[in-house]
Amino acid sequence: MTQSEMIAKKCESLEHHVADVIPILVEFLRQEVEKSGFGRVVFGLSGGIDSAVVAYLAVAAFGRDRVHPIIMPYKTSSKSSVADAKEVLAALDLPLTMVDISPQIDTYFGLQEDATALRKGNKMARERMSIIYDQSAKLKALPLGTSNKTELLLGYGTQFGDLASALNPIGDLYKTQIRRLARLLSVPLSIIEKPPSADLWEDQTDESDFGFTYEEADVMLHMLIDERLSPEEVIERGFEASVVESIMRRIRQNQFKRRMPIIAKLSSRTIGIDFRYSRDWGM
Ligand SMILES: Nc1ncnc2c1ncn2[C@@H]1O[C@H](COP(=O)(O)OP(=O)(O)OC[C@H]2O[C@@H]([n+]3cccc(C(=O)O)c3)[C@H](O)[C@@H]2O)[C@@H](O)[C@H]1O
Ligand SMILES: Nc1ncnc2c1ncn2[C@@H]1O[C@H](COP(=O)(O)OP(=O)(O)OP(=O)(O)O)[C@@H](O)[C@H]1O
Ligand SMILES: [Mg+2]
Repeated sequence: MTQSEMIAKKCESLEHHVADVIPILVEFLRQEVEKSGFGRVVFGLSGGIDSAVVAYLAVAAFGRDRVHPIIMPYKTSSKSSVADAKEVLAALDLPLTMVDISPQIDTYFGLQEDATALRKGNKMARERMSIIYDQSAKLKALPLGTSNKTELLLGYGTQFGDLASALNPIGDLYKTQIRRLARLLSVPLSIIEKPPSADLWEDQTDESDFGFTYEEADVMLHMLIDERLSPEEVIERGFEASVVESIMRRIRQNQFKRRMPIIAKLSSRTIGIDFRYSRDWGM
């Protein structure tokens, strides 16, 4: 079997696992929001597939009156992204809330003239997080995360930006599984089929940033993380060494984004080290 045949076959099997997840994710949202004492949810709606899927799940869990998506374009954001986000609102009969983040981003970078596109993009992601958390306090709505398992493992997101949330219904699903889920939820096809993009600068796409496709990433991540194969075993099975190594490098380099800040241990009960289980806070 060629590498592309192996990838297609494994992707098909990954997608099969999504068949029954909708009721599980809807129940997860209901239970966790209730436990937190909130009755509403808030999140950024970009026009991309991940936040669209979260919007559909949230409406299934809470109904349209308790779901608060916010569209937050920067002046260089793709116009079609905003149009796609509005299409989700129309399909779910949700009201439009739009906050243009250009003024505050431009004010800050007016004083930081040499800033790279990456610095600007990370600041935009953190600005959106800051707005979501402010709206959370205003609306008494819990912030939902929209990062999928592929992004979380590869560290493809801004720490304390788009990676920040209270609850994430899709963080254990790979991108190829999100596509299947989106079809099951009847997300508009144009959103499912367009190339994924962080849209932090013009013409950015996830797959050109990675240098490999989501199908390749998901199949190799599944073998490395879920099946717990070593990189050497994955390469022995016929997968390209340079891609396996690049994926491993990203997993390693970005572990800091998947954990709490490290606290210097001085006592016998250090938060994050010895204080980690629900019994520790009396539950
Ligand atoms: N070992 C370590 N332990 C703790 N913190 C560490 C650290 N190494 C760096 N840091 C800190 O983290 C910073 C780097 O991480 P971070 O600021 O998150 O940003 P960074 O990893 O440099 O870049 C974010 C990446 O995610 C992509 N992205 C961002 C936002 C949204 C999306 C999307 O798909 O929508 C994608 C973006 O295109 C870029 O490739 C450093 O500047 C430093 O402050
Ligand atoms: N213009 C925007 N308005 C509102 N939220 C945004 C905007 N851009 C990014 N976000 C938030 O940041 C998250 C991360 O973006 P990301 O690109 O990973 O997801 P997506 O756009 O939903 O899907 P895709 O990865 O397919 O583009 C989005 O899901 C959304 O919550
Ligand atoms: Mg996007």
